[in-house]
Amino acid sequence: MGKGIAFSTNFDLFQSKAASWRDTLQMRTGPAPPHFDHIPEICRKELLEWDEQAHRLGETLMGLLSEGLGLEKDRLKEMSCLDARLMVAHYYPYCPEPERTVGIKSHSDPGVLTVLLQDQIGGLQLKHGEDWIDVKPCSGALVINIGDLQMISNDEYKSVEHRVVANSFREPRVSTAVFFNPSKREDNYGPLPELVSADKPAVYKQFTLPEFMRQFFSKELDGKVIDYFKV
Ligand SMILES: O=C(O)CCC(=O)C(=O)O
Ligand SMILES: [Fe+2]
Repeated sequence: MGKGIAFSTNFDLFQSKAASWRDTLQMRTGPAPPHFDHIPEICRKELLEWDEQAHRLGETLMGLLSEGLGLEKDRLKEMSCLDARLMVAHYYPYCPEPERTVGIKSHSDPGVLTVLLQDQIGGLQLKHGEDWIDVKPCSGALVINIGDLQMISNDEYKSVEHRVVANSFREPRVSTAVFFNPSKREDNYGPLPELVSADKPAVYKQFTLPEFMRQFFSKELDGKVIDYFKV
């Protein structure tokens, strides 16, 4: 990711039980966009346009999330939560033995907020109790995920565990997600002081973003990492 853009597949290949049936183009779009020439020409215009639109939507959503916590509209924005953005474009080819693996394993997104667009093939599921519920494709609709950095809300918002089953259809599945993260890598994050009181003590410790990401990548993609940060 040195140039801000990379093709990848299975970052946890040597830790996981089966390879996920997926390839990914990922691009860091904020705080600084990658060098124009490094973005594949075939989708350059589209990726930059999508980032701009998702950024605008992210700002609206972040304002609503702040207000939902009883905070000023710009509280999360001022913490730089819109600034570090990663866009992924996933390609899930037809899998001839879909019962043997998945497209993407169970996880919750590591950031504050995710704006996701899936195509008509389907396969995205979210965990509700012990059950997996289909997130049925709906033309023109976006899926908005709360990420693990909801820890700053002191559990007022909860990240959602999700996965994508292996694609059993004869045509590829495509999705794209923009993850919003804070950009201040040296700052401490944890439950916001306004959300901590004697009645509601901090559920999580303070941590820096590198500490959080180290934990996220320390194991195979499977379930949530936030328990590690519990007080
Ligand atoms: O492809 C999808 O619908 C979901 C992708 C996803 O969960 C992710 O990139 O974190
Ligand atoms: Fe995800």
